[in-house]
Amino acid sequence: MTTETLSVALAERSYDIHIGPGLIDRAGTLMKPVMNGNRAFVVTDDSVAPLYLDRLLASLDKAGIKHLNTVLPHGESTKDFSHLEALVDAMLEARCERSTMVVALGGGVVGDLTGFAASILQRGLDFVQVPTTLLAQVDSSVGGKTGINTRHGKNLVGAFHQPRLVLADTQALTSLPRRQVLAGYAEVVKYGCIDEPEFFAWLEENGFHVIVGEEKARRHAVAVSCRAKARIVAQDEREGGVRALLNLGHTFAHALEAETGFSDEMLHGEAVAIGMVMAFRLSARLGLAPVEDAVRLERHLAKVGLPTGLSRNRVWDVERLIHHMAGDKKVKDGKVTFVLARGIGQSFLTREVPAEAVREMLQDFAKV
Ligand SMILES: NC(=O)c1ccc[n+]([C@@H]2O[C@H](COP(=O)([O-])OP(=O)(O)OC[C@H]3O[C@@H](n4cnc5c(N)ncnc54)[C@H](O)[C@@H]3O)[C@@H](O)[C@H]2O)c1
Ligand SMILES: O=C(O)C(=O)C[C@@H](O)[C@H](O)[C@H](O)COP(=O)(O)O
Ligand SMILES: [Zn+2]
Repeated sequence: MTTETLSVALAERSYDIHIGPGLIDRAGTLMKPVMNGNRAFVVTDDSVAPLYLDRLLASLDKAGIKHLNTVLPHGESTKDFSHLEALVDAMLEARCERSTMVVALGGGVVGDLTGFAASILQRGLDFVQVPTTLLAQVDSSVGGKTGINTRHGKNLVGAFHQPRLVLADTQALTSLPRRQVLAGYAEVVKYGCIDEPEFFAWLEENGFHVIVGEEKARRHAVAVSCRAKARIVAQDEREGGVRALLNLGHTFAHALEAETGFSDEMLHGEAVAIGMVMAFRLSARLGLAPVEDAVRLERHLAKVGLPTGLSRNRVWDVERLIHHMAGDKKVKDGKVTFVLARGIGQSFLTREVPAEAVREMLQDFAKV
């Protein structure tokens, strides 16, 4: 089976993304050329470890790379200060050196936390992403955003720290529960909505194959997504401008995640699906996008089984959601920067959004 290789063009921080089946077994050989020493420290979680850790370690052995590892509890609540401290401690205990290659084996939680730990340990260790969720393969493993959540909000402490290599083993996705596949699929749809309307149309036709696990469709979706993200990151690594488009739906999503306590009540990808519907509904309400495009997005997300509205199992406090949004990283001079759209594939940034329109849109969603 074929492997596709893309590149993230960032001058001296450039790196390759390999996409295809069986890459975990080749990790050691692929990592060797980007390593300064002969040691690796592998970080994973307790759901991924029984599935893929031994295979990864065997590939390091085969390449003659010495290694130690640590296993974290799975789930979004691991992406916090206490687990960061425990991880940094484990890395120091293991006598990680500046030349030790840190390896993040897992989903976005392991990737974000491990990347951040690597960025601060001894002022910066190199790291490799081995993403094992669809979300991590199409989004979080690429682009160098690392960090943790705090009680003040999502991803509010972190660093830009690019990996040296990304190995997206599409075979690893076969063990992923459907709910997690769908959460990752929301970020795939995001690229279509940002500036690739033909990809959105492809997903309307083929999204089902991506979700049920057809290897060729999955590989295509991962490759198109990584290419889209790499193109934007190469233009604007530290989010001075255009990179904020990758935040489509996220200002709302992060507020929803904060409100649900960064728990599995609402996964990041599920929040992004709802957040994108909110962004399109708001765009339509402001007369910027045709209502038909908001409906089209909602219809596709609902058809594959993603949430498009707020659960009736809790009471949503709109003022609290607005309060969370006010802490967004895209706030400038006290004004939230929104990612809105003129239609599918035509997203843009604006800070000229009347507060009342946002409030009314959220009230519509919160209605019982
Ligand atoms: N840095 C970025 O650019 C970026 C982009 C998007 C999302 N994120 C972050 O990523 C996180 C979400 O990542 P996620 O959706 O991967 O969640 P996750 O890391 O929590 O993984 C989801 C679950 O799947 C399990 N799992 C992972 N791989 C598996 C496999 N192959 N088979 C079976 N189970 C497996 C994990 O143990 C976990 O329980 C959020 O914190 C989000 O903020 C970051
Ligand atoms: O890489 C980016 O840039 C993104 O915005 C990707 C998002 O999917 C991801 O969830 C990111 O962590 C959100 O960015 P943040 O800066 O708002 O934390
Ligand atoms: Zn995201």
